[in-house]
Amino acid sequence: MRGQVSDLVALDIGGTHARFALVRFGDDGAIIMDDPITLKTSDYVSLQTAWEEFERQVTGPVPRAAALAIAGPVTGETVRLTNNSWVIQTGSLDKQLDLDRVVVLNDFAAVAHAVARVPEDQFLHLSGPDEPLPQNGTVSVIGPGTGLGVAHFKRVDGQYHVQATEGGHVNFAPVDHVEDALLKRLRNQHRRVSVERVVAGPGIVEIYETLASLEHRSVEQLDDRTVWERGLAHTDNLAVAAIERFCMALGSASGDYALSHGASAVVMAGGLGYRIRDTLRYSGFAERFRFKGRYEPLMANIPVKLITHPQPGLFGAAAAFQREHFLETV
Ligand SMILES: Nc1ncnc2c1ncn2[C@@H]1O[C@H](COP(=O)(O)OP(=O)(O)OP(=O)(O)O)[C@@H](O)[C@H]1O
Repeated sequence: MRGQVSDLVALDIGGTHARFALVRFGDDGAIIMDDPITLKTSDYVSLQTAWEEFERQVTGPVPRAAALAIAGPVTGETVRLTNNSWVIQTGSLDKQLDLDRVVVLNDFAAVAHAVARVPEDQFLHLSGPDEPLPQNGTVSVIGPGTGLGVAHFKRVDGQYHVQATEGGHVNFAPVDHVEDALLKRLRNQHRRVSVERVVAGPGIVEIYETLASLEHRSVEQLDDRTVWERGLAHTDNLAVAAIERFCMALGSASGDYALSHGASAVVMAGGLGYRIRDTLRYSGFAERFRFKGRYEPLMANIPVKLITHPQPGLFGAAAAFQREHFLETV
C-alpha cells in the first residue's frame, strides 16, 4: 500500500501490545492492510503518547480516521483496559488524536467482524463437518490468549450483527475427576472460579501442577510460557499431558458456548489458538466439544474452524469502521 493514500488507522490495543495498521478500502469493498507497527503498551503512559510514536514511524500522511479494538468492556465513555493502565475517554478521542471519525469496539467483537468478513480460505478445519460457515445462522467466536475472549455474530440474508460478550467469566464446569481436582485447587485461591482461570494461557500452570499433585510428584515452579514451550516441544511429558487437558477443557467450554449461543458453527481465534492448532486437531478437543448428553448428535453437526488471518483484531476493526461509514450491506 506504500505510496497510496490510506483511509484509516486500525488499532488493536491489548494488555501487552498496541498494534497500528494503515488501511485502504478498495472500490469493491476490499480491506487492504499495511504491515502493523507494534508497540509495547508498558513503554507508553497513554494512548496519545503511543499514537505520537506511531505517527513518527509512519512515512506520509496519517489518515484522520481511526478504528480502535480494545481489550476491555466498551460500554460507557471511559474504557479501562483489562491488563494495562491506559484509560481511554471515547467521547474526546477525536480531539485528543485530531481525528474526524472514530469507531471504538471491544477487541473480541472486532475478531468476530473479521470472522464474518474474511474469505473461506482463511479458515482451517478443526472438527465436525468440513463445510463453509453458514450463510444464515449464529457463529460463536472463541479465543484463548492471555484471557478468554468470546463473541458471536448472527448472519441473516447477507447482513450480520456482532455481539461482544464476557463469556470467559462464566463458571468453570468440571466433567471428570481431574477437572474436579483442578476446580478444588483453584477454589482454594479464588472465591469463584471462572472458565478463564483454566482455558487461557496462564491456566496451563494450574493444570500442570494439578496433574503433578494427582501423581504425588513434586515439580519445579514454571511460568506459563515455559510449560507451553516444553509441552509443544514434547520435552516434558507432564507438560504434554497438561496441554492435552487444556484442549479438552477448551472443547468443553466451546461446546457450552455453542449450545448457549444457539450456534451453527464455531471459530477459534487468537495467538494461542493458532500456536496449538495442530495439537488441537488431534487432541480430545472434538470429543469434549460433542460431549453434551442427549445433544451429542446436534454437537457432532457443528463445524469448528480456526481463523488463520494474522491480525483479525485489526482487520475486524477496519471492517466495523467500513460498515459504519461506507457500506450498509456488509
Ligand atoms: N511462545 C509463547 N510466547 C508467549 N506466550 C505464549 C507462548 N506459548 C504459549 N503462550 C501463552 O499464550 C498466552 C498469550 O496468548 P496470545 O498470544 O493469544 O496473546 P493475546 O492475549 O492475544 O495478547 P496480546 O494481544 O496482548 O499480544 C500467554 O499467556 C501464554 O500463556
